[in-house]
Amino acid sequence: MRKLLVRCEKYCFITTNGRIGIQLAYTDQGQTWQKTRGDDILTTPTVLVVEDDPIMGESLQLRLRLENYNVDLVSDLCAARKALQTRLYPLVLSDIRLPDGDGGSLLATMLERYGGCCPPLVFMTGYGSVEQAVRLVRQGAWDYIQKPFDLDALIQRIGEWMPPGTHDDDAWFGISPASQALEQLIDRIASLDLPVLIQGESGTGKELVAQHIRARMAAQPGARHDLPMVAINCAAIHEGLLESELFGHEAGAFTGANKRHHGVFERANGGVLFLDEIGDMSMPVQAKLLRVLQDGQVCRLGSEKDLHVSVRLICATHKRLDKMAETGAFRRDLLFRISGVPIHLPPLRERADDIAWLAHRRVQTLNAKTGQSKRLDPRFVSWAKLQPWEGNVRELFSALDRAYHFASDCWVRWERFGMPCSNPGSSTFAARAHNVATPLGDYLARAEREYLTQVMSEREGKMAETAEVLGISRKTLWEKLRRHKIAT
Ligand SMILES: Nc1ncnc2c1ncn2[C@@H]1O[C@H](COP(=O)(O)OP(=O)(O)OP(=O)(O)O)[C@@H](O)[C@H]1O
Repeated sequence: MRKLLVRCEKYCFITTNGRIGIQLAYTDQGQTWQKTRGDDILTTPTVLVVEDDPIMGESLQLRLRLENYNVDLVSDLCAARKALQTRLYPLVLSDIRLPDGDGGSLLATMLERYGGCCPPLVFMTGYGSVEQAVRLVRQGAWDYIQKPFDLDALIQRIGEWMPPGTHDDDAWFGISPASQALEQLIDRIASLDLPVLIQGESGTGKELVAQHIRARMAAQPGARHDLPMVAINCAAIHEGLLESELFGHEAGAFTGANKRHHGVFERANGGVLFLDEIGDMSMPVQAKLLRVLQDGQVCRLGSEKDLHVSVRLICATHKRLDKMAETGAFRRDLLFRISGVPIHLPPLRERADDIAWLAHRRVQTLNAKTGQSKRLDPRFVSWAKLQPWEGNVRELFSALDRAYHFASDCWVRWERFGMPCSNPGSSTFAARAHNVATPLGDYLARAEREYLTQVMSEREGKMAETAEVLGISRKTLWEKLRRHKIAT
């Protein structure tokens, strides 16, 4: 065991938002460690630990408490059976050899009690009982961890096996460092009168971010609570009609213009105008938009009267506008004008920490909609972190929705996602690369990434097995995974 706990103290306090908080401090070989938790302590999940070695059991209990879990610690099978009758645990962590039975009996008890909705049962096993643990995993246990294990590693695995705690509920975009930085940035810019340009791959949440900026603006002191936000997708509207949609027209301005039409600038006056897919706007419309932004005046088609408009402009695109500006496909002066605050949304594959959080929130949302209480298979997290998610959060959600509705018991399982990794040899992959005229180097890098992801996923993330299948050393595999930013 790595740490010797010699003293542990616990203090309660009132958090800044008036709820009960807790602080734990323990001294370990002369060094003091502290862990503070706020109001989330009130909804802490309880883990059942079945361990007959008192030192091991107590250190696990202490560490788990420091990590904001409640722990029911029992030392034999009989006590574990009793505990299982009193509550539904989100996780059971058990030694494989117990004084009055073994892991097989515990698994049988749990399967009998819960059937297809058996809570995750993870065995802690010594070298001598690994084979038995593997057999039990085949029979329905979730996983096993080999003793002696590093407590930090165990805590990380528990984070994957269990739904994220409610302390993450303050977040609205994600819990990864990148997402948290984004949330802070949005809080800061809400009060600034600067246009915002949101760039990111399709499905990364650009529109969601625009809606949150509006919500934060509306929450500013003295702001209108019903602050209008008008959104328009520039790629979805025919070039000939886009101008009229943006600036409006008078009756008779062109054939078919039977009555006056107020454009989005007028409709968003005093609020937010969201121009989605601005990278798809033609050069002539770009020129007109620039003039409106410079003058703060809009003129309906067929009219000679300028109208003063004041909007907070938020633009979004999945395209690289800087590259387009270099080739003359996007006006550089317009780019400067719209990018007062540039925001880049990283793709989901680069925000691995967000995947579990988003997935659990989605399952909660679906539960709220359907009145069911399904849970996400904890192994989903390990699987999902290996996927490329080219369609980002939209793709993740649609895969989850499918798995949710197909689940025959209360577990939303990864096997049911039906989203195998793209096969680099498949026509879809080649067609995708061909369609976008990908340079060979990029194509090969992408093929390598997808193949690595596929084999890692098939081998359930086991490095040694993956390296063997690929015919490369573990070191080379490690380097490649790092280069391709594939989470291990
Ligand atoms: N961080 C997030 N949290 C919750 N839902 C998200 C998040 N990011 C994206 N989504 C959801 O994913 C879907 C796609 O998001 P959104 O439309 O905002 O993406 P987008 O980048 O604007 O996509 P596109 O470029 O294709 O228009 C929506 O259902 C949205 O609610």
